[in-house]
Amino acid sequence: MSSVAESVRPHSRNLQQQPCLDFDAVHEVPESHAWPQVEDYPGGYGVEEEEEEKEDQSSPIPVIDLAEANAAARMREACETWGVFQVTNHGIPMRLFDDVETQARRLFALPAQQKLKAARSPDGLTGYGIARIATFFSKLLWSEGFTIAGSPAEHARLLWSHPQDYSQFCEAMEEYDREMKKLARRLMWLMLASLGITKEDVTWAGPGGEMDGASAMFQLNWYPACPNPERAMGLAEHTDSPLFAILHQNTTTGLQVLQDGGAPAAGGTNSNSNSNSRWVTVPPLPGALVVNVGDLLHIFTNGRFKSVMHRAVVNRTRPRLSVAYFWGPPGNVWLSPLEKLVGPENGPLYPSMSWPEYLKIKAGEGISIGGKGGGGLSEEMWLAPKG
Ligand SMILES: O=C(O)CCC(=O)C(=O)O
Ligand SMILES: [Fe+2]
Repeated sequence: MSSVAESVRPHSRNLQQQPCLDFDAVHEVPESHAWPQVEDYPGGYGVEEEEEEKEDQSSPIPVIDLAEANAAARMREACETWGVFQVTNHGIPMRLFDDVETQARRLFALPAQQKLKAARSPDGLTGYGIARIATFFSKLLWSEGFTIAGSPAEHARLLWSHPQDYSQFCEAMEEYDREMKKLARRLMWLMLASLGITKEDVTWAGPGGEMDGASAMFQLNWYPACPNPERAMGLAEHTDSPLFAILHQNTTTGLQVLQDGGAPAAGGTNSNSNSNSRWVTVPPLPGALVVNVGDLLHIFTNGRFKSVMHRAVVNRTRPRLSVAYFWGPPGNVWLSPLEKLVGPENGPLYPSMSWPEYLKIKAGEGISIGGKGGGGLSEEMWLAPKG
């Protein structure tokens, strides 16, 4: 795969040392944030809203109505070919997306110095900061974020001193967390059932499949409008690590997934000149949620479901918000393909490993899977069969 990201990789740096750009104050993309020309930038998107709507209708990414009788079968097909789909009829009220957006906008509109009071600590998981994957690239990203696991109260109190100000933020985020947990459980069992996996087959899910110890966290991603969006990158290409991510995006386009040679033809041209892959836009559909297959689901399904490479590009006139809810097994679970999906004809594609071992591999710290070490968040290491 050839991509913009490859030319600014690999590079490792201390996240905490990164300068925090005051995006609203800059009128051109500074050298520190200037990426090579972004290939497959969505044509016309967001520049004129009408064009955006036109493009929506022709998107090849499956949209699955959860009330459909064959929803699970359609999910399987989507996960096998694309590693991504959109869901509708999921039961999360539009009002909650609006509340979360209102609160996220309040947060990101605060002065930089105020936001930095709630900065993620060097070894911490939650709080305000730049994307974790930024450490792998020499160019900076056109985005900022806020990570929440459980209640965001500890950090929210640092952002707003008045209880009324932080409690409305916390209430919206806590409600989102509760709703997403329910939806994540439902989606997980639908996806696994589509492969013939039952609750009994997943030992770590508990007797009734409750997944009480599941790892869950979510990330508010804010992408300010950018004077030269084709030379900036909101969130560089990566795969998500957990089982899957449920993504809400506001009305501004930005999410793109990599279609490799194996996925079905979807029309349009391939501007990615060195390979057959191209970036396909996942259009924002009002009320729909995007589900991205992550690395662990790829491993558990023994490669049947594809961990989707994706990125977020930015827009010239409109800021963009996305909320990514990450869902994974408990942290002490041993990662290996589910027994039912391994047989004499299809041996395990991946060795058994612990979460920390997996993360070490993903960070490219010297262990090579399929002969491709280093470079970190690359798809190659997950595609090469093992053993
Ligand atoms: O903003 C988006 O659409 C993508 C967000 C994402 O991929 C992430 O937070 O991991
Ligand atoms: Fe992601």
